[in-house]
Amino acid sequence: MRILHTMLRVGDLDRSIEFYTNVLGMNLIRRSDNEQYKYTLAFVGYGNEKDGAVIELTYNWGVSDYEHGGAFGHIAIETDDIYATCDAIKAKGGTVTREPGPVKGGTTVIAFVKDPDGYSIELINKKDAGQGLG
Ligand SMILES: C[C@@H](O)C(=O)SC[C@H](NC(=O)CC[C@H](N)C(=O)O)C(=O)NCC(=O)O
Ligand code: NI
Repeated sequence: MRILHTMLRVGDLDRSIEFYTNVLGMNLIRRSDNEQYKYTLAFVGYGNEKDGAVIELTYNWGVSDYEHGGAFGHIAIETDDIYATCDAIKAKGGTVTREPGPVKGGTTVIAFVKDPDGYSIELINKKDAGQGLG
């Protein structure tokens, strides 16, 4: 077994696709409408679904926002250079909510970015990925 995707309900699919592709550098892998149940799916990621986990953006037609509650944490993305990546995200209008630096209580360098719906995306430097707090 393996992790295939994480599904996020979004309020504006084109806004989210723009963010995940143009700001975070992902590819739009596939998009599909479900006319009967009135929703559209868009799969985004850095490779295809056979190579690794992706994000399934789900738009329920006519639903523009959701209660996020306090339980969801984040999706983590590995990056070769977290400082340059955060600069690039800001230059493209993205919101870095936690600047790069060692995780509290550890040495792994992390940062946080908010997506257009307010979901948190964690960035982890490649050299630290898989090291936990380091
Ligand atoms: C393609 C696969 O990865 C899916 O997740 S589609 C599953 C399907 N999704 C939806 O219905 C999304 C819209 C829904 N209103 C929502 O917000 O979750 C699903 O959950 N189907 C239910 C079923 O029993 O088939
Ligand atoms: Ni799914």
